[in-house]
Amino acid sequence: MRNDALDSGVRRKTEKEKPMTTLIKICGLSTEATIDAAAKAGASHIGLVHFEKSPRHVTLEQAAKLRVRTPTSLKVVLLLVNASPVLTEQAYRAVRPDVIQFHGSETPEWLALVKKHMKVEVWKALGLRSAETLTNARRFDGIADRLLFDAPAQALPGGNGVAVDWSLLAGHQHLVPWGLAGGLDPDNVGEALAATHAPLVDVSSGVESAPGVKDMDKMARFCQAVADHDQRSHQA
Ligand SMILES: O=C(O)c1ccccc1NCC(=O)[C@H](O)[C@H](O)COP(=O)(O)O
Repeated sequence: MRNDALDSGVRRKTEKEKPMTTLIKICGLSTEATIDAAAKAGASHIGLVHFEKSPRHVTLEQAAKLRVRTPTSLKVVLLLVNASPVLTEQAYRAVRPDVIQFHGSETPEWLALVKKHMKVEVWKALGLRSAETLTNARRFDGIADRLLFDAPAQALPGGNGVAVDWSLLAGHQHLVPWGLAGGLDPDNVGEALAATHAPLVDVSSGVESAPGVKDMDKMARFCQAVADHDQRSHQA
């Protein structure tokens, strides 16, 4: 079982501080069995996608049922894409997630309103195209609890299995907690972490056997690869 991590968003390691463990979000889960497998593998977060065009879409009723039986070791992230204010509130009240991840063109002002009225952690996913994306991301500083740098929207806004250019993040001075997503899998996540030192990694396609079908063995291998990276970096 992986330890919980204190996530500051900026990697720190001193003798006094417990070495950080990388947080892991497995996204697009839709069954009790795969949620239990994610917990067993050592994930820290699971994502429930409420977006009808996605092969991972769950209704609010399904998400609510999954939420109440999710192991307490996992935080539940509800994925929304440009949801209306009415749907956003309806979804929050139905599911009561720990986090709402906004994966469309939502504004800092909208996230601030949601935070204020729903007392929920808010994440903003951003398509990482160039260094300019990182500059533009500053507008969410002080508002988003976490920025998730993902591949730019393709057929779907997210969950496309497309990697970002990790070199864009190398050495970047992150001022808020952040995470890396996009095309990660058990075989490349160690390299991605070595290149970016992301405090959280997020995966969907890379741990599936088919779109929307999570593979428990791939989930376990993904989490083990992250643990192996953390072990190597603690020994360095
Ligand atoms: O996963 C989806 O189907 C999805 C659909 C619409 C908006 C967001 C979606 N996923 C959001 C995520 O956080 C994914 O984990 C992230 O985009 C990485 O996906 P992948 O490249 O497949 O690992």
